Amino acid sequence: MSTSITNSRPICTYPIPVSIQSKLSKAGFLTTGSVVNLRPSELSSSAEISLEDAADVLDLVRKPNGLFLETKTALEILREEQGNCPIVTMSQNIDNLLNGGVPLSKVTEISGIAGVGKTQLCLQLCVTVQMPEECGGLKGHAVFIDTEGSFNASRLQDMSQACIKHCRNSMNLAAENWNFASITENIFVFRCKEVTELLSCVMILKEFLKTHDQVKLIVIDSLAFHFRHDMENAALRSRVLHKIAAELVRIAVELKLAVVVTNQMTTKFDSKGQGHLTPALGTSWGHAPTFRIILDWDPSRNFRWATLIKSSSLPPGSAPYQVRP
Ligand SMILES: Nc1ncnc2c1ncn2[C@@H]1O[C@H](COP(=O)(O)OP(=O)(O)OP(=O)(O)O)[C@@H](O)[C@H]1O
Repeated sequence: MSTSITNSRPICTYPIPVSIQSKLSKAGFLTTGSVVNLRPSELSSSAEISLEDAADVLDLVRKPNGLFLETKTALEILREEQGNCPIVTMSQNIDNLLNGGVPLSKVTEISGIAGVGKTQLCLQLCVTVQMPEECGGLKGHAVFIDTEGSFNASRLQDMSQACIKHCRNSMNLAAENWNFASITENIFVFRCKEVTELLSCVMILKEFLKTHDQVKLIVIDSLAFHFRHDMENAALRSRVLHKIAAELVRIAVELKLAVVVTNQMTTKFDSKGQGHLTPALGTSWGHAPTFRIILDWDPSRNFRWATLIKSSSLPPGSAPYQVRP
């Protein structure tokens, strides 16, 4: 494609948020050529947009392959989806609910009240994603982004030992093929103590994954934690959350890996003033995950169940599960 055609491409044909598009247009930036040679600081002050937004716009218009949105045929997508084995959870019921397990190329949200078992499920997935292929695993690695200090290495050890035992017993897997040392070496833990650390961690993930291409699972436990505690400015909160959501979806789709985020519950009041527990982070965030699961727990009966509340391909449903020693 010639430079003159590229430079004359209207800015409005790029996937840039409408609010920024309108400021660019008001400031006279109508084509690629009008912005492509500017510095972020120049674009930011001329168009009265933030430095961060200016940098995003310039990244987009300078991308050699980002000029037009990528297309694939439905057949290609179907073949890709059929070739992707999901990550088993070690709960037959939850796997059935999800048609085999947690899918690759998608963002899956797990919500629930404190103590219901969200972290347990995430740790379990960090182990099962590593199971050898002959045991139904992906032989992949995992990234665990810990915002609450919930990552628990000794619990991981228990789960790993149980999973290794299961593979050896059921598949006659040789001991040297898979062991606890290799499991722990292949889980990369990031500890994010505040929302800015979480944002920068998510934004550098793609770079990290270039040198860790066996990663098949990214966990954020929990996504909600810092947003509920650190951020009172609602507009800023929603912008940062939107940026994280967009990056997570991009990573899941482009790198064909599973992204799992946990979310907390909040009380929402209906028109009659009755309170209902619902996943936190608002309706806008709710569009980002392809699958949304709520974990519930009745401690008096020690009964736990998982409910699939959103999926573009599976019917809603509920299934009991257990957290075992
Ligand atoms: N070794 C274990 N054996 C059996 N059950 C366990 C074991 N360790 C933790 N649990 C159970 O797991 C539950 C805690 O799960 P988890 O830490 O995943 O909760 P959570 O949903 O992530 O909570 P939070 O939102 O507070 O982080 C508790 O009910 C606890 O009894």
